[in-house]
Amino acid sequence: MLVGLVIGLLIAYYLYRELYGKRKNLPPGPRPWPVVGNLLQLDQLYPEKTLFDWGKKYGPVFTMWLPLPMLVVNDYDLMKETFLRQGDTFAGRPDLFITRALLKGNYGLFFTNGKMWRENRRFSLHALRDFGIGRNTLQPQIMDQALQMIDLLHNSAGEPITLLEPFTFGVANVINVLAFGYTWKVGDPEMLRFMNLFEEFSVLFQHPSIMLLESYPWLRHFEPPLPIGFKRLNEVNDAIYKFILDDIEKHKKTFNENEPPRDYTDAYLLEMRKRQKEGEGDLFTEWQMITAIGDLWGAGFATTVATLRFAIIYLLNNPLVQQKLQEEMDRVIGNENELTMDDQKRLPYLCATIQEIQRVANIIPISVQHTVTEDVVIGGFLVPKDTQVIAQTPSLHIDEKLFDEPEKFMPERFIDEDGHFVKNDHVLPFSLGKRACMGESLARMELFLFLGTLIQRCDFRPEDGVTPPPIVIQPGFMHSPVPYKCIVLPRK
Ligand code: HEM
Repeated sequence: MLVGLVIGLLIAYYLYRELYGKRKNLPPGPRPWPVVGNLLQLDQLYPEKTLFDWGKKYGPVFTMWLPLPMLVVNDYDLMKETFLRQGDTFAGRPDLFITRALLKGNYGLFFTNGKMWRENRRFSLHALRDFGIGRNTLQPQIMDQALQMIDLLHNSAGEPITLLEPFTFGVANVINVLAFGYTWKVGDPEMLRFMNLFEEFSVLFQHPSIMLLESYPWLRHFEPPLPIGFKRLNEVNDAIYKFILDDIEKHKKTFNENEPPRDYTDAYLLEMRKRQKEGEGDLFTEWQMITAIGDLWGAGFATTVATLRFAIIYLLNNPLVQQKLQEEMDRVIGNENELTMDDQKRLPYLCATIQEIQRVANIIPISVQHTVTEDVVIGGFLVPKDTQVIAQTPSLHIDEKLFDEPEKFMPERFIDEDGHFVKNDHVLPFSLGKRACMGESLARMELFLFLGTLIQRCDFRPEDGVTPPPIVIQPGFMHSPVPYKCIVLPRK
């Protein structure tokens, strides 16, 4: 009897704490379920739609539990007031179990914090700029990859193909040339091994059980029998870092600190030596370099490939858009000349199409978590330091108040009466504020040069010539289309 009463009281206390106690000082939001929070209430394919609906119900800032509490800023003006105007306060990253486990602490570029993050981000942006990002000197290397991509596509000789291999090849080589100064040849077994590791990492990392580990890290001790994937995730992660370390070791043998750096690895080695002399060696260590290069790969590879694959599936489903793009390309560039970044002004329809693809594809459906670095008021609520908060930019992309018929793919919405491209402030695929994507300029170069060259030199048709593949999303943290096939014909 007494034991029953005690158990009853414990359960009542647990439910009170889960359902009310933890929430009482935070902005309102959907009621979390015990253990899993709001995880199971999210639309499994389009979680951004659930967040958008919750925003309508609970206001410009609300709390959701995944299963840790996270504040969602769902309104453009509030995003500007917080993430932009108070950039430093909103530039923290959470201290997560999973990153501590995989990165052996908060290292790299993505999940690091404070001085380590600021100095490494600043250094990396400078280094990448020196290698041509945002200055167009990287252009010949991207174009070289674009033309090899076209060869691969033309070699398909009208047979149905998935676009995964050529797109992976081109995008991976651009990152590799920046990080390590060399490119892979088609079919290189080392490249295939690296790409397979990345693919496996992405599948394991996106499994919902990994999210549960965040609140219940002890669950990892029950694998097996629990199918969490944590052990394999660690193995794959170690194999990726080993790969990067091997390249760094090769660099060390040929590195000459009196010569200009050949790539990001050289630049980092140089910076490490400089900082060691200045007594700041702990900010630029070998492990920090490995994890930073891992983050350039992790953040820059799958995102760009997924966007390109979305681009083509949208064109297959909207043949008139493909036709208009080809007409613009033929009129402005012709079919022999190579595209350059300076052509952006002369290709408004291509620019509008890229912006529209990034809006509809919404490839990061739930924005990446930040934390607040001090107590702060958000939308009238006092929020304590270290609370997780996201600027839910994907909600803007599907808001009918900002975009007429947002579910429709219409590049024309970004062309003004005079036929000029209009950059829209509400399309924010790279997020905003101090933590916004570090590779935005590179990604924009790749999307413009790759997609433009694809349009110029290829005609994309449905597999049977008539029925376009349905646009179906693979569930996960990152949207990408499920593999589809199409026919690629050379354009004369
Ligand atoms: C279409 C392609 C891409 C998209 C849509 C994209 C989007 C994003 C987003 C949404 C974030 C999180 C921003 C935040 O936390 O507020 C991010 C961060 C980041 N991205 Fe990208 N990204 C792309 C390509 C790239 C490329 C090509 C690179 C570099 C090679 C890159 C490197 C990074 C890094 C290092 C961060 C972490 C920045 C930090 O925490 O300071 N991204 N990206």
